[in-house]
Amino acid sequence: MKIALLGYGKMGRYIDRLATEDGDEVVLRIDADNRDTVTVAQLQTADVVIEFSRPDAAVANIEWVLSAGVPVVVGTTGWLEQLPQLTERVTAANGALFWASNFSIGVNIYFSAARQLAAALRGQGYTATIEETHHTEKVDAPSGTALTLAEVVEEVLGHRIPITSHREPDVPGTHVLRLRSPIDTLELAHTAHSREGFARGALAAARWLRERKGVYTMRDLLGTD
Ligand SMILES: NC(=O)C1=CN([C@@H]2O[C@H](COP(=O)(O)OP(=O)(O)OC[C@H]3O[C@@H](n4cnc5c(N)ncnc54)[C@H](OP(=O)(O)O)[C@@H]3O)[C@@H](O)[C@H]2O)C=CC1
Ligand SMILES: O=C(O)C1=N[C@H](C(=O)O)C[C@H](O)C1
Repeated sequence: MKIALLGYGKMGRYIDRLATEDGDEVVLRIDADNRDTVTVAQLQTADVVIEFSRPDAAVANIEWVLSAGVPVVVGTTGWLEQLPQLTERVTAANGALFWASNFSIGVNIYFSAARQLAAALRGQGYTATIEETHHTEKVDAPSGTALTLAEVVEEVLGHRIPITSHREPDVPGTHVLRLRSPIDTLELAHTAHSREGFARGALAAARWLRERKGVYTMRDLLGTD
């Protein structure tokens, strides 16, 4: 698979290393410095673009890749309120977009477990809260994963879930869901030990998306609820 990396920071570099080990070819490495020099024709040399940049750059980047007619896998967080317009754009262009606030298999199973736990406790007097911790270079808060987790649990419990964000050096990503009643507290946590799960998931999504059209996320790839 020929891959263009759009965003070449912590995630772009990690994916580059794993892709090369897997026998894929990285044909373009794009960051803020060279973004304006890359042409649509160059983008079209890739089978798929993997986008991990910045919240304020993601939408323009996605539109750019769609205009080139190349499938795009997006890991950047902090732009999801614009997913409805982008979905229309993908449909109109007969394009392919795969997005996920978190590409790791563990987190996506964690979302299912959170849904089940919340459903089991519904009506029993429990109130949910979420806490997330990430490295200090992270520019968005709350994390995309915490927002997805909140959405999953809010669908079940029907009340808004407060999220607390912490920033500490070198933390790849930790999320804790707490369900508290006057009697006891249940906690469901996911701790990433490195960025490997995110990078492997993004590469799996790229392979899966190559021959498809439409808008997809990890539920489609993994078949989770
Ligand atoms: N979905 C998931 O599983 C995961 C999502 N993320 C998300 O991915 C995003 C990136 O994370 P991370 O790699 O850690 O961030 P970094 O800050 O390490 O890297 C960001 C990269 O984007 C580049 N960039 C900035 N502006 C543009 C632009 N307009 N076009 C192209 N590239 C640009 C930067 O270039 P320069 O260095 O020149 O400024 C840099 O190479 C974040 O939103 C983060 O939350 C992170 C991990 C997992
Ligand atoms: O910025 C990060 O690093 C991460 N961002 C994603 C998020 O906002 O949830 C995924 C992961 O937690 C790491």
